[in-house]
Amino acid sequence: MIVLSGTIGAGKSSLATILSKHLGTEAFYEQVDDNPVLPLFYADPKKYAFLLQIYFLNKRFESIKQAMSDDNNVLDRSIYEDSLFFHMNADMGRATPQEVKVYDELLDNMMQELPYAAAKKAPDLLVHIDISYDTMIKRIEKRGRDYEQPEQDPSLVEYYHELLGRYDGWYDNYDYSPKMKIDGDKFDFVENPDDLKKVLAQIDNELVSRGVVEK
Ligand SMILES: Nc1ncnc2c1ncn2[C@@H]1O[C@H](COP(=O)(O)OP(=O)(O)OP(=O)(O)O)[C@@H](O)[C@H]1O
Ligand SMILES: Nc1nc(=O)c2ncn([C@H]3C[C@H](O)[C@@H](CO)O3)c2[nH]1
Repeated sequence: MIVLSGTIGAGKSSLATILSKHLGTEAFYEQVDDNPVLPLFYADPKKYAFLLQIYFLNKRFESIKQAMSDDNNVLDRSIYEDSLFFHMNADMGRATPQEVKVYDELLDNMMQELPYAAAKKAPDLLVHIDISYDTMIKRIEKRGRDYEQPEQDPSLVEYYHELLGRYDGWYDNYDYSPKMKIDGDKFDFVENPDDLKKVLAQIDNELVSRGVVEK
Protein backbone atom coordinates (compact mmCIF):
# COMPACT_ATOMS: atom_id res chain seq x y z
CA MET A 1 0.00 0.00 0.00
CA ILE A 2 1.26 3.45 -0.94
CA VAL A 3 -0.06 6.29 1.16
CA LEU A 4 -0.15 9.95 0.16
CA SER A 5 0.04 12.77 2.66
CA GLY A 6 -0.20 16.53 2.60
CA THR A 7 -2.25 19.49 3.65
CA ILE A 8 -5.68 20.44 2.28
CA GLY A 9 -5.50 20.90 -1.50
CA ALA A 10 -1.96 19.50 -1.79
CA GLY A 11 -3.08 17.29 -4.66
CA LYS A 12 -3.40 13.94 -2.89
CA SER A 13 -6.63 12.88 -4.62
CA SER A 14 -5.27 13.97 -7.99
CA LEU A 15 -2.01 12.07 -7.48
CA ALA A 16 -3.83 9.02 -6.10
CA THR A 17 -5.77 8.76 -9.35
CA ILE A 18 -2.67 9.21 -11.51
CA LEU A 19 -0.41 6.93 -9.48
CA SER A 20 -2.89 4.07 -9.17
CA LYS A 21 -3.46 4.18 -12.92
CA HIS A 22 0.31 4.20 -13.48
CA LEU A 23 0.77 1.17 -11.22
CA GLY A 24 -2.35 -0.61 -12.48
CA THR A 25 -3.85 -0.67 -8.99
CA GLU A 26 -6.77 0.97 -7.20
CA ALA A 27 -7.08 4.33 -5.46
CA PHE A 28 -8.96 4.84 -2.20
CA TYR A 29 -10.24 8.34 -1.50
CA GLU A 30 -11.05 10.31 1.60
CA GLN A 31 -14.78 10.84 1.96
CA VAL A 32 -15.27 14.57 1.45
CA ASP A 33 -18.12 15.74 -0.77
CA ASP A 34 -20.43 13.04 0.55
CA ASN A 35 -19.30 13.52 4.14
CA PRO A 36 -22.34 14.77 6.09
CA VAL A 37 -20.31 15.92 9.11
CA LEU A 38 -17.67 18.06 7.36
CA PRO A 39 -19.93 21.09 6.63
CA LEU A 40 -21.27 20.88 10.18
CA PHE A 41 -17.71 20.92 11.51
CA TYR A 42 -16.69 24.00 9.54
CA ALA A 43 -19.87 25.80 10.70
CA ASP A 44 -19.39 24.88 14.37
CA PRO A 45 -15.99 23.29 15.00
CA LYS A 46 -16.35 23.15 18.76
CA LYS A 47 -19.55 21.18 18.58
CA TYR A 48 -18.54 18.78 15.81
CA ALA A 49 -14.74 18.24 16.02
CA PHE A 50 -15.03 14.97 17.92
CA LEU A 51 -17.87 13.59 15.79
CA LEU A 52 -16.01 14.47 12.58
CA GLN A 53 -12.91 12.75 13.89
CA ILE A 54 -14.77 9.56 14.70
CA TYR A 55 -16.37 9.72 11.26
CA PHE A 56 -12.99 10.05 9.52
CA LEU A 57 -11.38 7.38 11.68
CA ASN A 58 -14.11 4.90 10.86
CA LYS A 59 -13.97 5.63 7.11
CA ARG A 60 -10.18 5.60 7.03
CA PHE A 61 -10.07 2.25 8.78
CA GLU A 62 -12.48 0.84 6.22
CA SER A 63 -10.39 2.22 3.32
CA ILE A 64 -7.15 0.85 4.75
CA LYS A 65 -8.65 -2.62 5.09
CA GLN A 66 -9.87 -2.51 1.49
CA ALA A 67 -6.63 -0.99 0.16
CA MET A 68 -4.59 -3.72 1.82
CA SER A 69 -6.44 -6.46 0.00
CA ASP A 70 -4.06 -6.11 -2.95
CA ASP A 71 -0.48 -4.96 -3.49
CA ASN A 72 0.36 -1.32 -4.27
CA ASN A 73 -3.07 0.20 -3.90
CA VAL A 74 -2.97 3.94 -3.22
CA LEU A 75 -4.59 5.67 -0.25
CA ASP A 76 -5.12 9.44 -0.48
CA ARG A 77 -4.38 10.30 3.16
CA SER A 78 -2.83 8.49 6.11
CA ILE A 79 -4.56 7.65 9.35
CA TYR A 80 -1.72 9.47 11.16
CA GLU A 81 -2.77 12.78 9.64
CA ASP A 82 -6.28 12.41 11.04
CA SER A 83 -4.66 12.39 14.43
CA LEU A 84 -2.63 15.50 13.53
CA PHE A 85 -5.86 17.31 12.60
CA PHE A 86 -7.60 16.27 15.80
CA HIS A 87 -4.76 17.19 18.13
CA MET A 88 -4.50 20.58 16.46
CA ASN A 89 -8.23 21.14 16.91
CA ALA A 90 -8.01 19.99 20.52
CA ASP A 91 -5.18 22.44 21.15
CA MET A 92 -7.48 25.14 19.75
CA GLY A 93 -10.05 24.24 22.41
CA ARG A 94 -12.39 22.32 20.11
CA ALA A 95 -12.18 19.03 21.95
CA THR A 96 -11.91 18.17 25.62
CA PRO A 97 -8.99 16.24 27.14
CA GLN A 98 -11.45 13.40 27.72
CA GLU A 99 -12.37 13.32 24.03
CA VAL A 100 -8.70 13.31 23.09
CA LYS A 101 -8.05 10.40 25.45
CA VAL A 102 -10.95 8.39 24.04
CA TYR A 103 -9.83 9.12 20.47
CA ASP A 104 -6.18 8.23 21.10
CA GLU A 105 -7.10 4.96 22.80
CA LEU A 106 -9.58 4.05 20.09
CA LEU A 107 -7.02 4.78 17.36
CA ASP A 108 -4.43 2.69 19.17
CA ASN A 109 -6.85 -0.17 19.58
CA MET A 110 -7.97 -0.05 15.95
CA MET A 111 -4.40 0.01 14.67
CA GLN A 112 -3.71 -3.20 16.56
CA GLU A 113 -6.65 -4.82 14.81
CA LEU A 114 -5.44 -4.10 11.29
CA PRO A 115 -4.92 -7.49 9.71
CA TYR A 116 -1.42 -6.70 8.48
CA ALA A 117 1.04 -9.54 8.31
CA ALA A 118 3.38 -9.08 11.26
CA ALA A 119 6.12 -7.56 9.13
CA LYS A 120 3.76 -5.23 7.31
CA LYS A 121 2.19 -3.05 9.93
CA ALA A 122 2.65 0.11 7.89
CA PRO A 123 2.47 1.42 4.33
CA ASP A 124 5.20 0.37 1.88
CA LEU A 125 5.87 4.02 1.15
CA LEU A 126 4.55 7.40 2.26
CA VAL A 127 4.61 10.04 -0.48
CA HIS A 128 4.29 13.50 1.04
CA ILE A 129 3.23 16.41 -1.18
CA ASP A 130 4.73 19.60 0.18
CA ILE A 131 3.12 22.93 -0.79
CA SER A 132 3.38 26.52 0.39
CA TYR A 133 0.55 28.50 1.98
CA ASP A 134 -0.05 30.45 -1.25
CA THR A 135 -0.38 27.29 -3.31
CA MET A 136 -2.68 25.80 -0.70
CA ILE A 137 -5.04 28.78 -0.86
CA LYS A 138 -5.00 28.84 -4.67
CA ARG A 139 -5.96 25.16 -4.79
CA ILE A 140 -8.68 25.56 -2.16
CA GLU A 141 -10.11 28.44 -4.21
CA LYS A 142 -9.80 26.47 -7.46
CA ARG A 143 -11.69 23.53 -6.01
CA GLY A 144 -14.25 25.87 -4.46
CA ARG A 145 -15.76 23.96 -1.55
CA ASP A 146 -17.76 26.71 0.17
CA TYR A 147 -16.96 25.81 3.74
CA GLU A 148 -13.18 25.81 3.10
CA GLN A 149 -12.99 29.37 1.73
CA PRO A 150 -11.18 31.90 3.94
CA GLU A 151 -13.23 34.62 2.24
CA GLN A 152 -16.30 33.21 3.93
CA ASP A 153 -14.59 32.51 7.24
CA PRO A 154 -11.46 34.63 7.92
CA SER A 155 -10.53 32.45 10.92
CA LEU A 156 -9.52 29.80 8.39
CA VAL A 157 -6.39 31.84 7.55
CA GLU A 158 -4.96 31.07 10.96
CA TYR A 159 -6.27 27.50 10.87
CA TYR A 160 -4.49 26.82 7.56
CA HIS A 161 -1.22 28.45 8.68
CA GLU A 162 -1.24 26.38 11.84
CA LEU A 163 -2.02 23.21 9.88
CA LEU A 164 0.83 23.78 7.41
CA GLY A 165 3.25 24.49 10.27
CA ARG A 166 2.29 21.27 12.02
CA TYR A 167 2.69 19.26 8.83
CA ASP A 168 6.41 20.15 8.64
CA GLY A 169 7.14 18.70 12.05
CA TRP A 170 4.82 15.78 11.40
CA TYR A 171 6.67 14.73 8.24
CA ASP A 172 10.09 15.11 9.86
CA ASN A 173 9.04 12.87 12.74
CA TYR A 174 7.12 10.32 10.65
CA ASP A 175 8.86 6.96 10.95
CA TYR A 176 6.18 4.30 10.42
CA SER A 177 7.46 3.49 6.93
CA PRO A 178 9.88 4.67 4.24
CA LYS A 179 8.93 8.16 3.12
CA MET A 180 9.64 10.66 0.36
CA LYS A 181 8.69 14.25 -0.32
CA ILE A 182 7.46 15.84 -3.55
CA ASP A 183 7.73 19.56 -4.10
CA GLY A 184 4.13 20.36 -5.05
CA ASP A 185 4.93 24.02 -5.75
CA LYS A 186 7.64 23.15 -8.24
CA PHE A 187 6.07 20.13 -9.92
CA ASP A 188 2.62 20.68 -11.35
CA PHE A 189 1.74 17.05 -11.95
CA VAL A 190 -1.88 17.90 -12.77
CA GLU A 191 -1.42 20.34 -15.63
CA ASN A 192 2.17 19.84 -16.84
CA PRO A 193 2.99 16.47 -18.49
CA ASP A 194 6.78 16.96 -18.08
CA ASP A 195 6.37 17.57 -14.37
CA LEU A 196 4.12 14.54 -14.10
CA LYS A 197 6.77 12.37 -15.74
CA LYS A 198 9.38 13.62 -13.26
CA VAL A 199 7.14 13.00 -10.26
CA LEU A 200 6.26 9.47 -11.38
CA ALA A 201 9.96 8.76 -12.02
CA GLN A 202 10.80 9.90 -8.48
CA ILE A 203 8.14 7.62 -7.03
CA ASP A 204 9.10 4.67 -9.28
CA ASN A 205 12.74 5.03 -8.21
CA GLU A 206 11.77 4.95 -4.58
CA LEU A 207 9.46 1.94 -5.05
CA VAL A 208 12.10 -0.01 -6.98
CA SER A 209 14.93 0.80 -4.59
CA ARG A 210 12.74 -0.28 -1.66
CA GLY A 211 11.88 -3.52 -3.47
CA VAL A 212 8.16 -2.69 -3.48
CA VAL A 213 7.88 -3.02 -7.25
CA GLU A 214 10.18 -4.67 -9.77
CA LYS A 215 12.10 -2.64 -12.34
N1 LIG B 1 -0.22 20.21 -9.16
C1 LIG B 1 -1.38 20.81 -9.34
N2 LIG B 1 -1.49 21.82 -10.22
C2 LIG B 1 -2.64 22.44 -10.42
N3 LIG B 1 -3.78 22.17 -9.79
C3 LIG B 1 -3.73 21.18 -8.90
C4 LIG B 1 -2.54 20.45 -8.62
N4 LIG B 1 -2.80 19.53 -7.67
C5 LIG B 1 -4.09 19.68 -7.36
N5 LIG B 1 -4.66 20.65 -8.10
C6 LIG B 1 -6.05 21.11 -8.01
O1 LIG B 1 -6.22 21.58 -6.68
C7 LIG B 1 -7.45 21.13 -6.14
C8 LIG B 1 -7.19 20.23 -4.95
O2 LIG B 1 -6.56 19.03 -5.36
P1 LIG B 1 -6.89 17.62 -4.68
O3 LIG B 1 -8.36 17.48 -4.48
O4 LIG B 1 -6.17 16.58 -5.48
O5 LIG B 1 -6.17 17.85 -3.27
P2 LIG B 1 -6.21 16.97 -1.95
O6 LIG B 1 -4.83 16.99 -1.41
O7 LIG B 1 -6.80 15.63 -2.25
O8 LIG B 1 -7.17 17.84 -1.04
P3 LIG B 1 -7.97 17.45 0.30
O9 LIG B 1 -7.00 17.23 1.39
O10 LIG B 1 -8.79 18.64 0.57
O11 LIG B 1 -8.80 16.25 -0.02
C9 LIG B 1 -8.19 20.42 -7.28
O12 LIG B 1 -9.02 21.37 -7.88
C10 LIG B 1 -7.06 19.98 -8.20
O13 LIG B 1 -7.49 19.90 -9.54
N1 LIG C 1 -10.97 18.29 11.48
C1 LIG C 1 -10.55 17.41 10.56
N2 LIG C 1 -10.01 16.26 10.95
C2 LIG C 1 -9.56 15.33 10.06
O1 LIG C 1 -9.07 14.27 10.43
C3 LIG C 1 -9.67 15.66 8.70
N3 LIG C 1 -9.32 15.00 7.56
C4 LIG C 1 -9.70 15.81 6.56
N4 LIG C 1 -10.26 16.94 7.04
C5 LIG C 1 -10.84 18.02 6.24
C6 LIG C 1 -9.86 18.94 5.63
C7 LIG C 1 -10.51 19.31 4.33
O2 LIG C 1 -11.41 20.38 4.53
C8 LIG C 1 -11.32 18.09 3.95
C9 LIG C 1 -10.66 17.18 2.93
O3 LIG C 1 -9.40 16.78 3.31
O4 LIG C 1 -11.53 17.39 5.17
C10 LIG C 1 -10.25 16.88 8.36
N5 LIG C 1 -10.69 17.75 9.27
